[in-house]
Amino acid sequence: MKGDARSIVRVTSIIAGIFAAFVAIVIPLGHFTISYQFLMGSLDAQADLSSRNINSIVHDSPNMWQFEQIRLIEMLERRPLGNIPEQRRIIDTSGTIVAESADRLTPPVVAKSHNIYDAGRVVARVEICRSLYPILSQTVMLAFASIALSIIVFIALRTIPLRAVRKAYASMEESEARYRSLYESMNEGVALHRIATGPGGEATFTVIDMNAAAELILNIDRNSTVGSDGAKVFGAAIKDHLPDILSAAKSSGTISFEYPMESISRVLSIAIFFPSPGAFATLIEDVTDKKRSEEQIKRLAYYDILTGLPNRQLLQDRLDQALARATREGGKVALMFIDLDRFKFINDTLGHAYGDLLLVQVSLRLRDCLRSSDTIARLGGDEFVILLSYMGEELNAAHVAQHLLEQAALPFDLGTRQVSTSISIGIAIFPTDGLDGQALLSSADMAMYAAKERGRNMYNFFSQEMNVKAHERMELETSLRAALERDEFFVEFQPIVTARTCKVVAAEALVRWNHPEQGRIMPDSFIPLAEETNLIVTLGDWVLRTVCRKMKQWADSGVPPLRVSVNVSGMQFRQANFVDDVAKIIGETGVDPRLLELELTETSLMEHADATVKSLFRLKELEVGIALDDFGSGYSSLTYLKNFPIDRVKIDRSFIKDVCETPDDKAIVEAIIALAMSLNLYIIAEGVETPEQVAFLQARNCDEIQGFHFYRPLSEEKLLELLKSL
Ligand SMILES: Nc1nc2c(ncn2[C@@H]2O[C@@H]3COP(=O)(O)O[C@H]4[C@@H](O)[C@H](n5cnc6c(=O)[nH]c(N)nc65)O[C@@H]4COP(=O)(O)O[C@H]3[C@H]2O)c(=O)[nH]1
Repeated sequence: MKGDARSIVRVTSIIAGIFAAFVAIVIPLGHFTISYQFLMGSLDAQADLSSRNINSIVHDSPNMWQFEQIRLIEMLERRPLGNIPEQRRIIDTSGTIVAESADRLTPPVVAKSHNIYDAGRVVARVEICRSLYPILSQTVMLAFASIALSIIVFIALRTIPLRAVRKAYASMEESEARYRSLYESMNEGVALHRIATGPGGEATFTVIDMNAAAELILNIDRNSTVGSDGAKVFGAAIKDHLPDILSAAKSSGTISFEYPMESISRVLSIAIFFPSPGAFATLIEDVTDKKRSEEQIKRLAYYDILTGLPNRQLLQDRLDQALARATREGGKVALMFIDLDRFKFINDTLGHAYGDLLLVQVSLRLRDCLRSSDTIARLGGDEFVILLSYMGEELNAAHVAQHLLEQAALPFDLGTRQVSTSISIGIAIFPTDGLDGQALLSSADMAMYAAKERGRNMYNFFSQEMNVKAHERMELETSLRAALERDEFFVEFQPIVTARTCKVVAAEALVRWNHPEQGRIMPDSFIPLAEETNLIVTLGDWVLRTVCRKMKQWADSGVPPLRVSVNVSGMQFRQANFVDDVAKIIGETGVDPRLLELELTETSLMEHADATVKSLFRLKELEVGIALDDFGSGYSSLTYLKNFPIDRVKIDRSFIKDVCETPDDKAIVEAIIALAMSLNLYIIAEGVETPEQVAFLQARNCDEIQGFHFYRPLSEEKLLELLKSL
């Protein structure tokens, strides 16, 4: 740019100089020439005129005219331009001055002459002289003025265009500076390249400029890079695309691509465009973080955060692909639904942190049992799904399942604790057990439930009967909901007697369902489902309210006071407002709370022990009795037993069943009775069916007995009749 400016200055100066010189020379020269010619013309004309006048004198006296001095001089002095100094004279042929006017002239002098004739013969000539001095002095004056004018012309012609050029350059520089500051402050890197031809005729490119962002992104120094081969700077990033770049250059199109540049451990987004012929610009953006967040989003969308395994979404994709492939190639696909046995209990007793740790370890161990082509996904909670493609034989799936069971049963080291668990596996095979992913998944789920029902820690293949059973379950759930609305439930009461006197002292309220088609349905068939579907909360509330209302009616009608126990499900007990609901029911029905006893299972009390203690104490404040149901069947904890405000423990009927035959059961029952007595708790034995069992319990000082040996569950009327007959 500076070189261009210098040449513009030079050319402009030369042109201005030429013009100035022209003005300085041409004006005085022109003046002189014109004045001179005018002078000479005028002298010539006057000489001619004078010669003609003198001719008449010569003609009048051809021999004596030379002596007519006065007339001649007078004639010479007759001038049209009287005030201009002139010298006029008549010179005869011998060169003698015949007559002469008197003016003296300042040299230089110019003259013009004309002949004087006598009868066609030249006898003399008239010569008129004038000084050139006035013209010369005018010319000199004019030359000075012209020089002054030429200086002005030179200045004008040089300065005005140069000022415009300078202004244009200044605004160009300003705009360039603006663009450069923009260019330098861009977050995107920009590099400019010139396309060249290498020694072998191949296309190469040279870096001609780059901005600060490009330096930073590419981790290079621009000073040492500018002018070097672009392939060395950008590696294969641009070189690989050079043919495309060259063809795009012809059409002035743009090219963009992403390139993972390993040398700087960054992913670059590169856009190439063509600002001028033979050159191209590279717009470089560091998209490493963007790529990382995209990966992260993808991971969140398709992978489980805790275990890093594929989630339901990704499983669905892989399942669809596997099924499509199996359909095309006639292969099989096995889908395993896996659930950790008693995970909830582990989670609740050890805490969620350990629960999470266990899930991670289980996922790692299960994954280690699989081939890389298999997929293991976590659906959530403790549910995993394994997808095995191309199962030649179902036996293969059984082998894998067996291996998984064995591995999952080995203890897990959770840092400060060792935990043992097991898994239950349901297996569904494509195409026999389901034609799409959803169907296969629900078949595998049913098979897994069947494995759990069979006693956990085992695998189970799906069968059509399970489908039927599941269908029945669904129907049961629907009708269970309807039953609550249609008031199809009723309560029976099983009397409880004292072991010593066999006198009825209490009764247990047991719910039944009067199904419109199936008739009486016992609680074992619907309570588990009601617990799974949360319906137990409404049902339990109904039972408690019904029992309390009846007890109040009995009391009002003079029936002797009878303690009645009501079963409370774990889920019902865990409701935040359970104690408030009990208080409300007691308040609303007006029942004597001292006659009401709530039966809670060991397991439901063990979960969330802290909250349990609080609720139990609040129940005790209501003066409600608390019994521990099915005692001995769960994970009994003596600490809890000691800390919980319990009134009674009920020995599980599974121990009573063979108490007289099996020494183990006998020992357990004796231990439970001894323990309860030492803790000052009343003991009820349930499921007592034989006189031997009664005798055994009486001998061990058991407090109360409940069982078919004395009474089966009775309708309300029968119970009232019984009470009246006592
Ligand atoms: N074989 C045999 N069985 C005996 C004998 N004596 C009593 N039983 C049965 O043992 C069960 C005692 O109730 P549970 O252990 O609380 O076990 C109850 C309880 O866990 C649950 N249940 C019943 N009603 C309710 C209720 O209103 N709410 C809740 N949450 N659960 C209930 O259903 C379970 C089963 O109730 P039921 O079928 O009425 O069965 C009753 C009763 O009929 C005996 O000598 N031999």
